[in-house]
Amino acid sequence: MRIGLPKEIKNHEYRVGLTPASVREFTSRGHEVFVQSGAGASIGLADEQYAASGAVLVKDAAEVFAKADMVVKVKEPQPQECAMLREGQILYTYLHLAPDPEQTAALVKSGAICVAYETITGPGGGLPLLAPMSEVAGRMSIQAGAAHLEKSKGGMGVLLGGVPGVEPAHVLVIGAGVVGTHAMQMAIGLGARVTVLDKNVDRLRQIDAIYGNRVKTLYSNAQTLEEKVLESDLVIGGVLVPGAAAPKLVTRSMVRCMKKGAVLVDVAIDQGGCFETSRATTHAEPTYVIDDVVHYCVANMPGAVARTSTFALNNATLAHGLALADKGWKQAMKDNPHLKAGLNVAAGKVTYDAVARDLGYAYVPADSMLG
Ligand SMILES: NC(=O)C1=CN([C@@H]2O[C@H](COP(=O)(O)OP(=O)(O)OC[C@H]3O[C@@H](n4cnc5c(N)ncnc54)[C@H](O)[C@@H]3O)[C@@H](O)[C@H]2O)C=CC1
Ligand SMILES: CC(=O)C(=O)O
Ligand SMILES: [Mg+2]
Repeated sequence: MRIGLPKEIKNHEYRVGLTPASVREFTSRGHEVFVQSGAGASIGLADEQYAASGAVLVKDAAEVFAKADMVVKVKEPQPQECAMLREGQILYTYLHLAPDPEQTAALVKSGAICVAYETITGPGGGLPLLAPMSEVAGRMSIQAGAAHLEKSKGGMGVLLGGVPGVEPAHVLVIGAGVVGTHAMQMAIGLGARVTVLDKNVDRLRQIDAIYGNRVKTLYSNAQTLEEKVLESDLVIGGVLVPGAAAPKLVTRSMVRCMKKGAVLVDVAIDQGGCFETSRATTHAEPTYVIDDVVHYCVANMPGAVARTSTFALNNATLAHGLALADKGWKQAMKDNPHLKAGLNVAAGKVTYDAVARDLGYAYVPADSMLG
């Protein structure tokens, strides 16, 4: 198969879909890989390394898209990339379609086969191609939150861990999944007072068993959520209903009653966000303020630590990428229901039920597309 690797074009996005080592896995199995010149240069992955792995360097994204049977990316395709997709071409990347009607319409129109990293499931449960980026974003959320609590960044001027004789900050983590656990670990490490909310009591049990009284676990309902949001200095949003738009758990009226200079980090923004007041921001302009509360809603947080993130992402995406290339998408998905769960749009149909429901498309099960 002919594999294409374009350079990412989202704001401050320096990750790359394939490392030279991943390219070597494809070329050693007889696949051709076309890499846009400079695709990984800014994170130390030079064109020469790609060439040494057997890739053919091409000058621009248009050539990559034109040559490839499968395009491998990191972030959802931007409008100019959607316009280059063609019928039957495989797109293997994050998509986050439920909160993004424009991108969904463009992918449907393209006729391409669009496989979303974030809905591929794993034999042990969970979302193994989302997990590494959730680990990164969860950890980063506390760094970002701590920085924005500083006065010069609009925050209330509180040090997360306090100092001897002075109270630490209150950190609330909503969602005790991968993002939540990694956020919690960092907040505990910095000495904050940490509360974590989830609807999954088993998950809270596991956290309690590991972290004991270093973290307070609470079942998430509207009342508890409101009480905790109002007493917190930093709130991390890390909930997920796989494939679907995030539930708006923190309302505008709660935000209005929060402490002045408190900080919200809505990691779930890529699925539309779990705060009613959230809108996606970029690394160039990561925050805005509503009712004296700083909102940090960057939809590609791992892009800021692109080298770490690229290697972590490739570790998780490579095996399914190779299966798609070796077998073609239909056979690879017939052989592996976890990969099939990644099919969101195929040949003009929406094949993921939560996306179809949230955006008002007819749902066409992936099985019916596999022949
Ligand atoms: N902004 C960014 O750069 C990034 C964003 N993300 C996003 O972060 C979000 C979380 O991802 P993961 O932690 O991997 O998901 P996960 O599936 O591991 O965890 C989500 C947790 O949310 C809980 N949850 C669902 N509904 C809830 C509710 N109403 N109240 C309380 N808890 C609820 C679930 O029980 C689960 O424990 C996703 O939207 C993901 O796409 C992930 C990586 C980077
Ligand atoms: C998961 C995601 O949205 C990201 O890594 O950018
Ligand atoms: Mg988007």
